[in-house]
Amino acid sequence: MHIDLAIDKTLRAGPRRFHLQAAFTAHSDRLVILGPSGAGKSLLLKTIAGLERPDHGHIRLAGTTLFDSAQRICVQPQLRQVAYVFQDYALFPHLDVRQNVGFGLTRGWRNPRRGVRDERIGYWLQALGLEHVAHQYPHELSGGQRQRTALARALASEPRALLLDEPFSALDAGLRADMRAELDALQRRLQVPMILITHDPEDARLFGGQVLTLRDGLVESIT
Ligand SMILES: Nc1ncnc2c1ncn2[C@@H]1O[C@H](COP(=O)(O)OP(=O)(O)OP(=O)(O)O)[C@@H](O)[C@H]1O
Repeated sequence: MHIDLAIDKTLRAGPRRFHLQAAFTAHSDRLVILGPSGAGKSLLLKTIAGLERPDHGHIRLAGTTLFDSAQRICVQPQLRQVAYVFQDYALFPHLDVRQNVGFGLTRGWRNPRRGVRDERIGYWLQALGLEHVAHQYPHELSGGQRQRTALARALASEPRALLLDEPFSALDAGLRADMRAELDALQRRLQVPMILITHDPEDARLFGGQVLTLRDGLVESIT
């Protein structure tokens, strides 16, 4: 997946100011955004998803312009066909696993019914090994199951890219290694481009692909 991005974005909170000034091109189906806490990693990922709007610049993904201040283009998040998996997974607590995954298929904000039948839900439950917990609620799941539910929900929307904000941060060391391997296998199997945030160089090394290093809102390197 080709990504061409050059953006500026300033955030202000009282007297504090944070300036993200990022420009890079990448072509891998696996891009890791690496950097210390506060480097601007989430902000960068959110601008790609359309959850934050840059002040200036452009973002092009696989040949499609998602944002271009000069051309006054800013595609709405729901039309970008990118799925964003939040650090805390942001599952709906009042929906069971099946309904959470079904939410990825629905347009608009209506909750899927509890017994909703859609073979695509079954497909994603099976693909992520969630069939046996399909009727459990998020608080009844392990960390790994929660993450798989979030991934299934994201993938059900058939995005052209999956954006993952610190997918391993909530997991303990053992599970972290398992989930790295699972994500690796999932990417290979589905060939879905992934952009993944981490502050752990080990994640970047093991996940492979290109690595973009951010520091203080600036691109330090891309390899
Ligand atoms: N709404 C906001 N207003 C002002 N500053 C903000 C706002 N949101 C984030 N920031 C600041 O922007 C900077 C970048 O935040 P961001 O969440 O992108 O960092 P990060 O690299 O993802 O960090 P972490 O690894 O800790 O999640 C931080 O210094 C943060 O304090």
